[in-house]
Amino acid sequence: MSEQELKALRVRIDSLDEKVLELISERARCAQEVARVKMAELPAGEVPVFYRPEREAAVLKRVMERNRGPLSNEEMARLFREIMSSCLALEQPLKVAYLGPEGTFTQAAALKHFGHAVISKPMAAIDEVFREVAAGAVNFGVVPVENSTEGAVNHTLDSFLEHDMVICGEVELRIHHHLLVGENTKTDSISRIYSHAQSLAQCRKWLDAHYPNVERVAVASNAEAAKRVKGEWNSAAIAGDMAAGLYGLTRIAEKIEDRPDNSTRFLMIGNQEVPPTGDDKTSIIVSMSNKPGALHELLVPFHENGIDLTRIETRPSRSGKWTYVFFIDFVGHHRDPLIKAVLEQISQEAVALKVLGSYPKAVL
Ligand SMILES: O=C(O)C(=O)C[C@]1(C(=O)O)C=C[C@@H](O)C=C1
Repeated sequence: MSEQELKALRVRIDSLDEKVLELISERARCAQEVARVKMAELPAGEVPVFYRPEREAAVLKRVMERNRGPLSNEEMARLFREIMSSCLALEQPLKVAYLGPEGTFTQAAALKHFGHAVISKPMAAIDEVFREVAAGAVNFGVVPVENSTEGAVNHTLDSFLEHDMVICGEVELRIHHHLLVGENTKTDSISRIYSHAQSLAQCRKWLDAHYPNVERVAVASNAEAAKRVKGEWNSAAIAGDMAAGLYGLTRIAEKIEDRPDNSTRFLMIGNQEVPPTGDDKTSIIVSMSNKPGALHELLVPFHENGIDLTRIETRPSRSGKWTYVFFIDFVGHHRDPLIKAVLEQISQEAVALKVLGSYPKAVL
């Protein structure tokens, strides 16, 4: 390509950028107008709801449907995700608590779902994320709920029993783990590997094969593992890209998770109900009495009505009321007439039934 051609193309890009810039600014001004309308419509004493997950899901889906390339649908949606995040920040800067410290996969999930224009607040434990949301210190919280290799995150399920929370979104993240060292680490004398217990479990076979005699130390999070390694010469950490970048660590082995499809699902929790989008999921907690066939009785109405169950977990109850507790996710919204009827049928047999929330299926 000649210098001349390159110059001409860059002139074209500059002129397109100007148009893109003007269009993004126009869109942002529109979002400011939306905020004005939302506030004007409000009955006295009510707080405006600026964040609308159902609308965001619709915008992203539309972008993906209309995209004609060459950028992939995911890439295009990611760009629009960020534009919407910035537009929303003009209406109301969202505060989001997540399971920290900085650099965790949960932070990555929060940014994937809400975009980067949020004020994110790392919390030391899952329960603290719930408490922060309950106290109204933040608008939303982000917590991990299940991993494709390791199963349920029990702390999260148990926290739902203790707090009244509404699930308003989900996001799935591919989890890639790396073996990381600091600049002072002597890589041939590693005697300790730090990581979160779930991550150590997700890399168990790899560790057995490559570091069979090295002590595995479970710490509160992968980011915490990365932080520790920074100052030590004989240890390594298992963590992801964000933690590696944040603590300036070097990858000595990449993608060491035993299963290549290793992924984690995260939930967005708050106190805002999300209207139906036509492509939703619902999470409920049900407790049944301790008698034979209770689980069967619970599942029959779903089966008979052709409702797609996506997950079921059991947890020991925490109080007398919750004898046996089942966490169930299924396709549909609790306001759909069919789902409503099924939930009514179940509640006749159940000791207790609580809808944790209906929310759009993850788009990104
Ligand atoms: O449509 C709205 O209600 C808006 O506030 C606009 C907008 C957007 O930028 O498209 C911004 C934030 C909401 O979460 C959803 C959409």
